[in-house]
Amino acid sequence: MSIQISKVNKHFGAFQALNNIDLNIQSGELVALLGPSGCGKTTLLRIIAGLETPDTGRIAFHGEDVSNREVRERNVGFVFQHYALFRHMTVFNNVAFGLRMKPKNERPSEKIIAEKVHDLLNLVQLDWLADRYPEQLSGGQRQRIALARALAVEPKVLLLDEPFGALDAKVRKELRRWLARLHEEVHLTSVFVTHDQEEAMEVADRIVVMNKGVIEQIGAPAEVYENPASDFVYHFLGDSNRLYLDPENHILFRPHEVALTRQAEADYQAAEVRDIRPLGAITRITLKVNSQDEPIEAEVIKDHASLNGLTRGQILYFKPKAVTTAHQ
Ligand SMILES: Nc1ncnc2c1ncn2[C@@H]1O[C@H](COP(=O)(O)OP(=O)(O)OP(=O)(O)O)[C@@H](O)[C@H]1O
Repeated sequence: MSIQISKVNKHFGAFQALNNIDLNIQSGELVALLGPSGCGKTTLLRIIAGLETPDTGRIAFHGEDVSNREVRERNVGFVFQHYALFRHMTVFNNVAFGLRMKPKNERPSEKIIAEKVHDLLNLVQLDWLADRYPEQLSGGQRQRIALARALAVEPKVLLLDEPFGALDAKVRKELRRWLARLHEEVHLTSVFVTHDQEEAMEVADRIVVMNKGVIEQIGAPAEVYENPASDFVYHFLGDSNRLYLDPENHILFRPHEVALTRQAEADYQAAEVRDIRPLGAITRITLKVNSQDEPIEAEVIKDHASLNGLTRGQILYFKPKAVTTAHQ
C-alpha cells in the first residue's frame, strides 16, 4: 500500500505545525520521519492515521483519497511510545483483542485466532510469554507485544511513533535491528517517527528530515548523510565541527574526517588538546584553536600514532580531510 501526501498544511491556532508537506511513500517501504522536537513529525503521522485532520491537502492510500475516511476505515496499525497494553489481559488476549473485536461476519473462529496469535508471537519471538500479564514483561518485550497486537488485524500501513523512545540505549539498539529484520520479512508499508538520527539511519529505507514544519530533505540514509541539502541536515545527521576561515566563512567536517599529527606539517593547524576520551574502538579528542571559541572534535582509532603518550594541554596538528562547505 503506497501513501501519497500532497500539499498538507496544519495550524494549531496561529502556529503552523506543517507547511505544505508533499511526500510519496512506496508500497513496502520503511520511512523514518526524523527531526527535532516540535518539528511536526507526530502531527504528520497522526494525519496519515486519520487521528488529526489537515487544514488543507490530501492523503491518498494507493491513489485513493482517504482524507475523509475515519481512523477505523483506514486500516492502519499503531505502535506508540507509551501505548499501554491492556493490563488485565494476558499477552495472548492482548494480541487477540483486535481480531475478537471485528464485526461478526469478519471475525475468525477462536481456533483461527489462536493460530494467528501464536504465529504473531513467534514472529516477535515471544511465544513463550503468551500467558503472562503486561506487568510481568520488560519494556522491550512490551513494545514487541504491542507490535504483534498492531499486526494482528493485518493493517495495510504500520505507523510507529518513537516506539522505543522510553527504553534504555542497549535495548533500543537491539530492538531497532530486530525491527529492521522484521520489516525485511513482513514488508509492510511503515512510517516511523524518531528524533534519533542513528535509529533512522539504521532502520529506514528512506529518511524524511523535517524542521519547523517543512521537509528539508528526503533520501536514502547514505544519501542524506553524504549529500545533505542544508546545514540543518548536516548538523542533524551527525556530530559536526565548524572551523571559521574568517568571521563570515566557515567550513564543516565530521569528527572522523580529521587527520591528526604530533609534528607541524603543511596544511595542518595547531590546536591545544583539551580532552581525551577513549570510546571503545575510537578515541575522541577535543581541540581548541586560537582563532575561535568553538572547540573542534576529532575521532581516531584508539591506537592512532598521534595518541601515543598524549596528555591534555599538549599541542596537536589537525587537518579536515573531507570538507562540506556551508550551504546557506
Ligand atoms: N493539539 C495541539 N494543539 C496545539 N499545538 C499542538 C498540538 N499538537 C501539536 N502541537 C504543536 O505543533 C508542533 C508540532 O508537534 P508534533 O507533536 O508534531 O512535533 P514532533 O516533531 O512530533 O515533536 P516530538 O518529537 O517532541 O514529539 C509543536 O510545536 C506542538 O507544540
